[in-house]
Amino acid sequence: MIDLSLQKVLHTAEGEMQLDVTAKIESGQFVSLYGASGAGKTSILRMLAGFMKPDSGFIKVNDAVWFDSRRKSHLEPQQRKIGFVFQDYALFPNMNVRDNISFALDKHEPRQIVTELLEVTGLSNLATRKIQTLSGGQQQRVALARAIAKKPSMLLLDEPLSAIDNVMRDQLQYTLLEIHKRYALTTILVSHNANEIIKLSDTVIHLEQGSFREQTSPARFFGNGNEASKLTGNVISLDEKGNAIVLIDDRLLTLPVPGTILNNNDRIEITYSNFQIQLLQH
Ligand SMILES: Nc1ncnc2c1ncn2[C@@H]1O[C@H](COP(=O)(O)OP(=O)(O)OP(=O)(O)O)[C@@H](O)[C@H]1O
Repeated sequence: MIDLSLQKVLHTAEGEMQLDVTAKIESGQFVSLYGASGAGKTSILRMLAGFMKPDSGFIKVNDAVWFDSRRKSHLEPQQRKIGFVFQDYALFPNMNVRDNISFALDKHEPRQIVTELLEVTGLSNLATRKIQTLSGGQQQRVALARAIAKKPSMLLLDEPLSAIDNVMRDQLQYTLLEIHKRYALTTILVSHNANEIIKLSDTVIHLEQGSFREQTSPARFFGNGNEASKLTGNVISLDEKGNAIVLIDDRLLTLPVPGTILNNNDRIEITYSNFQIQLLQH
């Protein structure tokens, strides 16, 4: 169980923002942090990893205290059993795949975990390839393997798949879930992507401008009629019939909005209430 209460004043472009989050995360859960840009998601990961000190609060992981402002205790990052993967892979471009993964281990540690991880992440055939010759998706697999080489109990992922195309993203999501289960990790993922959160996580924690809003299941959070199920997009153009061409994520939709005054670039929100279901035969 991770029991956390974190408070910190963050300095945003608009001024000071109080981050204040209290949550409990069961061991072995896959949890997503969701919220608008600047809500404080990365800051929470950095506090968990020990790279950023909260102003007050605590982080307790099972029976261990990683941080407690009252007791003035702060465990250094290397003493926390954590693996992390960020959007930029931070690998050594001139070293090969195997050496990049081995780099996480101390000299005396056995190397068989590296062979196992190459297999789990589908990198065995690329073990001797230099990092700079790999695709973004392949590099992210190496980063993932390196993050868990030391067998952490917690895996922190900061939008690790956001720069990767959809097909590779699907495959990597599958690998992520495999790794999460196989190594009995507690995984905390920062993601903006509802699809990804629904596929991967047991629980979602919603943050708004530094404040904890709710902790619930993805189905409930993104479910029909809930706040997060609204689609938002921008008007790209208007056709002669008064329909709005709207960009939502990576899709262009034509929406009939007669009588509504819309302009290019207007931000709009769609709340859906009715689906037409069609079964596609294989
Ligand atoms: N060390 C720091 N001290 C004070 N403020 C910080 C610090 N690091 C980041 N901030 C500010 O805290 C705010 C929240 O940043 P954070 O990166 O946690 O948000 P986020 O939800 O992860 O955003 P995004 O989705 O855009 O990555 C930002 O305005 C940032 O400038």
